[in-house]
Amino acid sequence: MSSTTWNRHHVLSLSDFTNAEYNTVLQTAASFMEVLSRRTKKVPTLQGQVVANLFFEPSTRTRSSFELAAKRLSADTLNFASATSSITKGETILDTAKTYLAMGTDIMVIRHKEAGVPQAIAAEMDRLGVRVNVLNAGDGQHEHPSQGLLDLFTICTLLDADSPQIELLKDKKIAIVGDIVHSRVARSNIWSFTASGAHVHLAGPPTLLPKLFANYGEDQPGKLFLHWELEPALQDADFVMTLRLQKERMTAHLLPSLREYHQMYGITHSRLELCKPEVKILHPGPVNRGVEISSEVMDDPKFSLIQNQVSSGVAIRMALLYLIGSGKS
Ligand SMILES: N[C@@H](CC(=O)O)C(=O)O
Ligand SMILES: NC(=O)OP(=O)(O)O
Repeated sequence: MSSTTWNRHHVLSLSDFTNAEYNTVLQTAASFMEVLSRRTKKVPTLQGQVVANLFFEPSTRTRSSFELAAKRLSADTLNFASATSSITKGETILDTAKTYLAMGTDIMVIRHKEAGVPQAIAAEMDRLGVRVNVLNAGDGQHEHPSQGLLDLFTICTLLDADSPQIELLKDKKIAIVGDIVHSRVARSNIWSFTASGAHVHLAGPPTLLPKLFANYGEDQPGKLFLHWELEPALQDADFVMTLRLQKERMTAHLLPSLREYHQMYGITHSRLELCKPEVKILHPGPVNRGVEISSEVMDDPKFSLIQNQVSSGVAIRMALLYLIGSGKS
């Protein structure tokens, strides 16, 4: 496993990732994909270490895949869900993290509905001088770095399964469609896709795609384009990332109706005719079928990479746990 270009203690954002770091993660994940294809899918790398999944917001795939990834690396896992925890009795987030620290946790995987919580916990661990690593599993509408990395990995392995590298995306056209403003996935995707030199086209209604997004990725090799109509984003696209409407983060009435939204921005077979014939569709999940994407496209193996994304998630999370955790044992 290559870890020569890895000095990162926490993974909180993709905004300052270098291409060498992206490639280290991609190549490490590719090695773990190979491990996951074996009959015995376990390696002893993190034996004796404790990985705590601290999820203060609901999750299906991120929490389960971090847990499986940790188990495949032979770590011990602790799972926390705030609804059934002592948070309900008034314990603070930092006191919760310190409780897990006192149990000997080595790596904390944190999701919270407020942006900045994983960063705050990482800062507290650093202040205490302990060697705990923090992985951001989604903080508010800020970032979802492991999702951004698994999306990158899914695309790069499609282009070159043996040697996935970020440079493979150079000059590809990638559309990101839907509720951009509330999406932490979109923000992490924008960082990695523009770093690759891809042309990234954002599309959504003006209420969900404010002009300020034009400033994203200004210094990156790839260029970013904004569209309030879907068609120019889909035209000749190589990849389309469609996003769920993040209703839990909408504080105002931002859309006419779900039906109208689907008519204007929903990904359907007829709309895909605008894209390159070999276009592939991604979605981080969970999907609201018939809203951001039709059921037919979602289930169409010719176009949909959604299940590949979930499988890639285990390998990417193994890579992240390995890269930040393997220096300790
Ligand atoms: N699961 C992703 C996307 C979504 O919920 O729509 C996230 O937690 O950000
Ligand atoms: N993609 C993603 O983060 O899914 P979950 O919210 O189910 O973890």
